[in-house]
Amino acid sequence: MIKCEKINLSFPRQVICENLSFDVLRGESICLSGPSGKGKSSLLKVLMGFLIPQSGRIQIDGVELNSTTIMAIRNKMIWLPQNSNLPVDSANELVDLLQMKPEQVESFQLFQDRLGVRECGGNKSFTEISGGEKQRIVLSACLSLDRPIILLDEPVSALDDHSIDLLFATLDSLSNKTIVSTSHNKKWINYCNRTIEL
Ligand SMILES: Nc1ncnc2c1ncn2[C@@H]1O[C@H](COP(=O)(O)OP(=O)(O)OP(=O)(O)O)[C@@H](O)[C@H]1O
Repeated sequence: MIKCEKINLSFPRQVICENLSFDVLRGESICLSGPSGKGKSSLLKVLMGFLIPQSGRIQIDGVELNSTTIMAIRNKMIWLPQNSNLPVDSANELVDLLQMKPEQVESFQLFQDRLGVRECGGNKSFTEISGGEKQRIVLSACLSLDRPIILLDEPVSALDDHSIDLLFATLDSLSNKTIVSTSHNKKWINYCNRTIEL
């Protein structure tokens, strides 16, 4: 379970949240929603420990997020950055970046099949595939790590309805994953159990 208590996060020119508290139960999927620039991506970064709020408390499965626990907590999570922005150019490079074990590589290929992008995998350069194909490849990689908490920043921004349906079927087949996401997509928002308005 994720517990956020009285989070205050500000940048020099913008207050992102004041005393924001919310819980996410194990197995629940929630969507952080709100207008562009409100701070949804920033909150995902707070959960990953990439951004430190000015005050507030975050607990993951009862363990407080701090400099001592951060690595153990990060190992429970996988984060899909917005626009699948990663310093890699192919599925194989993602395998290296994420230091996938052989069974995870196998699972990566399986998820590529399920999301309809197996032919975009391997050494094929990301410059030769579409934005939606790349998004599905990166989503496949995220799911293959089999972490209990999945943070998805705009996971369907480049996907058409059919690809979104394939993703829903794939996520439905996974048990007990906790998903914290951001999206402006109505289909995705409706799929989530709950939205948290920023
Ligand atoms: N490191 C930073 N330093 C200063 N300001 C930042 C930083 N990161 C983000 N911001 C600002 O914080 C605000 C929130 O950004 P964020 O990306 O979290 O919004 P968002 O709700 O995810 O937006 P979108 O829906 O457009 O993706 C923006 O105004 C952004 O310019």
